[in-house]
Amino acid sequence: MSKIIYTLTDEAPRLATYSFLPIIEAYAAKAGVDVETRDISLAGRILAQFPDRLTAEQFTPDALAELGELAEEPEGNIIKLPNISASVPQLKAAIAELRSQGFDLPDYPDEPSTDDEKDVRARYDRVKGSAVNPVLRQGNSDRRAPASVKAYAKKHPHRMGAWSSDSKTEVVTMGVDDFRSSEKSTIVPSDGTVSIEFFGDDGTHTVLRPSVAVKEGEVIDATAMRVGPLREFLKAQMAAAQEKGVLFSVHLKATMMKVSDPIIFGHVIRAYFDDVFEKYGADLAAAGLNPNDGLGAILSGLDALPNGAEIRAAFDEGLKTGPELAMVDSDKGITNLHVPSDVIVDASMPAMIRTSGHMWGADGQEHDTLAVIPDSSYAGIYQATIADCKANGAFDPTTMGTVPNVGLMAQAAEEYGSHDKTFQAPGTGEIRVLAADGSTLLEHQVQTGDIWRMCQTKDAAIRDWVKLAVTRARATGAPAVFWLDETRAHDATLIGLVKQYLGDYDTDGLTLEILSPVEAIEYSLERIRRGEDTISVTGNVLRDYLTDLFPIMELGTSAKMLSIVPLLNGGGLFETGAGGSAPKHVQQLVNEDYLRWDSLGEFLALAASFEHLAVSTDNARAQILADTLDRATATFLDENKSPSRSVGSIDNRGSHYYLALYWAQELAAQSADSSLAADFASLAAALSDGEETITAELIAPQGHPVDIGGYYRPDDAKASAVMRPSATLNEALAAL
Ligand SMILES: NC(=O)C1=CN([C@@H]2O[C@H](COP(=O)(O)OP(=O)(O)OC[C@H]3O[C@@H](n4cnc5c(N)ncnc54)[C@H](OP(=O)(O)O)[C@@H]3O)[C@@H](O)[C@H]2O)C=CC1
Ligand SMILES: O=C(O)CCC(=O)C(=O)O
Ligand SMILES: [Mg+2]
Repeated sequence: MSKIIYTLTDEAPRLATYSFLPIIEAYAAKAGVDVETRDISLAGRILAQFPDRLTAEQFTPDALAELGELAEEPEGNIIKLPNISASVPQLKAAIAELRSQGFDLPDYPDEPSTDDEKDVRARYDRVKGSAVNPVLRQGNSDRRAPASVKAYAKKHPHRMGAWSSDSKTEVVTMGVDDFRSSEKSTIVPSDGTVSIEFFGDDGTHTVLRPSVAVKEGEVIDATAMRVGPLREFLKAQMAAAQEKGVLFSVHLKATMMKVSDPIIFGHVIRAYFDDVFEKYGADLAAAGLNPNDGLGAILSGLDALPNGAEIRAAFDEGLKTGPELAMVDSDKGITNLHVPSDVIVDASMPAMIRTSGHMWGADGQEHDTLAVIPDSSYAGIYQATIADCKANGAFDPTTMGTVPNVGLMAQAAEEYGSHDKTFQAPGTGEIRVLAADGSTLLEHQVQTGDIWRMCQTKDAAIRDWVKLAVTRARATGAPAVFWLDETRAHDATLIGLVKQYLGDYDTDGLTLEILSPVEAIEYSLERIRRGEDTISVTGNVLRDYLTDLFPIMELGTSAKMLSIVPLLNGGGLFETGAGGSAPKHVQQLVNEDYLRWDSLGEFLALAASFEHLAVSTDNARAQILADTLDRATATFLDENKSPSRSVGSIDNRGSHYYLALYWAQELAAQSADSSLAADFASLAAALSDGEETITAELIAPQGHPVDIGGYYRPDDAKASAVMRPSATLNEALAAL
């Protein structure tokens, strides 16, 4: 049986699916391929946690758990669209919407005390943050811009803001007392378990995590971010931003690093509003208003406090006297500090670099910024890029080379798997990782509140990653650079393993380097300016950062990336693009019935998925679908049928129509399977003859607000009607 699972997710990609999926289903059916959907949206995942509170009709299966199992099966073939990784404010908003739709969900307990509340909180915590990707990503990642996409970008370059050598924009980072500098690393000698325990100087003993399963040969690391020095660092940078007259901005990953980074975000807010917390901190804490959830959440909770108006005035005063903040939405007064998931480092730093090193100020104008990235593990790559832009000007999309990525991601590798092993030190003392025999594997001195975490990286994942790097280097002839720093504990361990595992392959004629992240980016940037390509072979965090940074510079958006995850057990996970769920695109659709989402990532993923299916199930027609879709996508790029930015021209829906047209034409023209060609000949004719009518039907409704029945859980009938306004197109597809 040939089966592809197409995921239903959130926001813009979910909306795009209402339009694109009917096309995929119709075409795939002709090759005997079933396209099934699974709902892994934030709303769907919330509902799946509460079967006991839903009626029989409301029952929602745990599709994510099912797909997690499928990702470990050889026949797994999953197309994964970007989904919301929810911060607490987003989670609460989704809960409120679902309740308004008649689902009897409990409140999110901020401070759970009873057993019942603790149970509810544990269920919500399972859907919080990056809860999807680590489950499905049972393989390493291969993200790149296909040649056709790169050629398109060179022919139709996006706008790049100019850089000036006197830009005051820079990145600042701690360098001491942070995760990078405190890190310790070791290799586990045999299968078993370890525990994480706190030993207080006062003799107290707390088991933080009784048992973590470990495998022979896996790399484990532990590290700590010292909150005292963090606070001093933040205060100093706020003063520096004010003195230099630049915007203060902070770039974290509070979604994926869902335990550590909201705490750091909370420290930024405390440091910024030092006086307010000094005076009213106890009132805020008593009301459950936690800076880790963002300034917005605090401000919206103030009305319930007797002295709320007074506290609000104090926050306003703080904003007036503090350094000017980078804004997310200057019209609405939303700052960088309002919502922990608004500014996410992987996307925010490249967007800034693309915009001349600017962010937006409260005046709605662009300004230079001090970009604060507290941990020094990876901050240096952005500073190096900025230095390069200051010295050499903006990068030129018409001539620049490309930097694809091979990322160590399988089995929740490295920091991205650390959230269930991240703790705030309950006192002053030591946190130790203990082997089952009681011996200490890793240990850190900690002070109250320090953020301590442990990471795991499985040996099988590392071996597969090295193999994938060699495969890609061989396939492309480009140099492959392992971004590893011998002066960092985890990387030093990995360097030893990489050198050993490279010995298993024929590397004759390949250029394989091991460079620190800063050296590696300097090497890659120098080459990219000469038009040369360099494969980046990185850990999980740099995978995330680089697959936004380079695509955004090269292609204008990471939506245009091919993003393949060859699963360790033989299946395939095909991610669409490398970016997010573009919440602002939903606002535009609701306000003016225009969806700017570019589904190119979906087109690329779909072709790769058909190709995988053709090989794994020996389905010749699936191969024809893959090949013709590839050619149709090339035409799509050539004809420049991506959505434009505003009302009056084709948007996401129109782009799907053109893809369907070119794909049907390719299927009709191929000669490998004449009955398939005959099936598609009449569709191709109908779509081509109907071009004027169809595009008119797609454009006519634009320019007015529409109702899709929900943000987190749209109404299928309403959203489908909005996303499929062309009767002519719908009839042609139905007739296939
Ligand atoms: N794989 C996944 O599931 C991922 C999920 N996320 C989640 O997505 C949400 C939003 O994250 P955020 O960091 O704001 O990143 P987004 O990528 O959603 O938004 C940043 C910007 O990228 C551009 N963009 C992204 N995708 C497309 C596309 N297909 N077509 C056109 N433009 C696109 C737009 O920029 P412009 O205006 O410049 O055109 C958009 O405003 C969060 O919940 C986050 O956790 C984030 C990354 C990956
Ligand atoms: O899972 C997430 O929260 C984001 C993932 C992401 O940004 C990426 O994989 O590039
Ligand atoms: Mg990312």
